[in-house]
Amino acid sequence: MPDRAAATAFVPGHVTGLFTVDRREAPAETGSRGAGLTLEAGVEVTCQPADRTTITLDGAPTSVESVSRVLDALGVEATVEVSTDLPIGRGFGLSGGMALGTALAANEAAGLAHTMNELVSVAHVADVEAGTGLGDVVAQARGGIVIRESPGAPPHGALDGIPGGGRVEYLALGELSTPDVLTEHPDVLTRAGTAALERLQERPTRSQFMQSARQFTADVGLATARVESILAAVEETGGVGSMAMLGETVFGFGTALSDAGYEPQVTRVDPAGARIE
Ligand SMILES: Nc1ncnc2c1ncn2[C@@H]1O[C@H](COP(=O)(O)OP(=O)(O)OP(=O)(O)O)[C@@H](O)[C@H]1O
Ligand SMILES: CC(C)(CO)[C@@H](O)C(=O)[O-]
Repeated sequence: MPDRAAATAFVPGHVTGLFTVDRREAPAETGSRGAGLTLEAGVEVTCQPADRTTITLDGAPTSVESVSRVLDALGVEATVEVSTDLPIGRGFGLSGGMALGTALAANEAAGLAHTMNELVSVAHVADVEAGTGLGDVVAQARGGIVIRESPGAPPHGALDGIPGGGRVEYLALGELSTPDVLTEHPDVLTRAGTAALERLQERPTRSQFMQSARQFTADVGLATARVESILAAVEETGGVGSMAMLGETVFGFGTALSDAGYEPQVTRVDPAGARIE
């Protein structure tokens, strides 16, 4: 039998700075309002139709519920190879990124004819149903600094963006379980997220994004002592850092973290969003 075609997609990482939890009956309408940065660091997903689905992450066999759900929804069995320069489970939206990358690459490799909106919707629903994300997929599809004005996949959600991009620094310290936080604290998150988003919409700039994200971090009380001490050190140098939702991760624009004496990882805002390579 001839080799079946393979296709590769790139999806930017997504750091959420502030968000709400907006549950609806339909998963496509469920999601979050909020804002975040998509990153040039991200995930590359290669799909090749196969008799049986297998998933590897940086070469190691694994299982990713959002990815399996995407393949089931598309009716495709495939070999899925994921590679990433970002750490998983630390607030970079990789479950959504892997789901969206699988949707794009499987559509291409299997010769399906779905539109971008349809594939974003399939990946969003998969991430929501897996419990691992609410707003990452729609932001990752768009690229840039993304404001989620209303929740859900296309055609339900509405997005806007803050113009510009630039250097982003981060320190990824540890994991936080997205499903646990979302089920334990939905009301606190939504109250703080709504207030932070309102302030950002009054003045949609990069600097206000960081201020709103920092206020959100303070209001929701998820920062560990390690995160708090880095944020305080950054503030002492006149900078602003915040916590990546949902991971024990600190991020900032420009040289915010290195100015405070840390040795962060460095990336940039991704201008383009998810794409077939
Ligand atoms: N080696 C691994 N380490 C952690 N999770 C893994 C691994 N391999 C597969 N997974 C799966 O990947 C998914 C990671 O989702 P999770 O929401 O925790 O992380 P994330 O998307 O990177 O971060 P966040 O949603 O906080 O931005 C889970 O479904 C988990 O089961
Ligand atoms: C819930 C969430 C913070 C998990 O990464 C993200 O999906 C978001 O911003 O909705």
